[in-house]
Amino acid sequence: MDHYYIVVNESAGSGHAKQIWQSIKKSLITKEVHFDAHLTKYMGHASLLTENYARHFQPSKTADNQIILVIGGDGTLNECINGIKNAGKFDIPVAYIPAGSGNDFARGAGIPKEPLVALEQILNTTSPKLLNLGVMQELSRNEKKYFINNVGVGFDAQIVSIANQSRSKKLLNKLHLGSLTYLSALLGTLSKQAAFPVTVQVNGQREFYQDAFLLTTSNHPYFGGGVPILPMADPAKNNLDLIIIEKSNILKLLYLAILILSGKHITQKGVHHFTSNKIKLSVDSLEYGQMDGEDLGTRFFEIEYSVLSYPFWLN
Ligand SMILES: Nc1ncnc2c1ncn2[C@@H]1O[C@H](COP(=O)(O)OP(=O)(O)OP(=O)(O)O)[C@@H](O)[C@H]1O
Repeated sequence: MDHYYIVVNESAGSGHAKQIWQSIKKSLITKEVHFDAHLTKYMGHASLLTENYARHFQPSKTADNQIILVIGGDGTLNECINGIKNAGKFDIPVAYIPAGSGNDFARGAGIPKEPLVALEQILNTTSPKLLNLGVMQELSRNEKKYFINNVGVGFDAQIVSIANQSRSKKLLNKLHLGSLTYLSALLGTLSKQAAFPVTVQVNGQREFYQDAFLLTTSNHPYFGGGVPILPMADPAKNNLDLIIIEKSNILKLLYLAILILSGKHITQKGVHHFTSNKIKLSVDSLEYGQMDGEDLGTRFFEIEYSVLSYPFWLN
């Protein structure tokens, strides 16, 4: 029988993940599924749990599958993947039940948003499916990190940073109104984010943009909880997609935001799009960064992106 090593972040989705876990647990017990479950206690714990599990992992001698099942938001899934890759031994198949606020990876990978439907699909899966991870190598830090969604420098990253530091975030999360934190951070950042210069090396071209505003490299179409910023991106395709939006007046930026909903923003003046399995970015002003919705702080960025396939337990 298959065995599931489960990592749950009950605080994901403004605490909604706790109820999701209760209903999943009940269903697993009823179906007599073999599992052991671990609740995360702090930021970074999901990564430690999976790293420790992966270090001591022994492939089953029988035909049984051993699967890591992650229940939480995009941040929890990111931590788990990085934990497994840090252990550097086996790419253990990862199943995922979305229980966060944004759940962009589930949307991009076609995982059902209804937790019990997602669970049913996991239990009916018989072999892993390869999807891509984004790989971010920070050349100045000699550091490699893996992302499931996107890495942003500039506008989106500043929103993440301001929302995370917001004093009202805890209260709004308690009231299950966490997305209001992001809305108010977004409105504040529209005027605060200054233009910055970036050099891009991709597909043998070298491009320079003096007035970048948003710089997002993505593994699938969605960011910010379902906004199809890069509609052509596909985690089953051996490429990442990069969008650069240049700074403009607020009216033009709001117009672009409306166009994003129909995917027509890509061809607009001041919007640049690249697809490749290797992208290099160089930003030498101090800018905010975010990876899968987690704040990277402010720094200069010298990044090389690539892709790597990973076995996900889904069909
Ligand atoms: N027990 C815990 N208490 C508080 N925070 C935790 C705990 N366990 C993990 N965390 C942190 O919770 C944060 C939010 O998790 P996650 O990103 O999975 O959910 P989310 O933000 O609601 O969803 P999404 O990223 O899909 O919008 C992460 O930074 C994670 O490290």
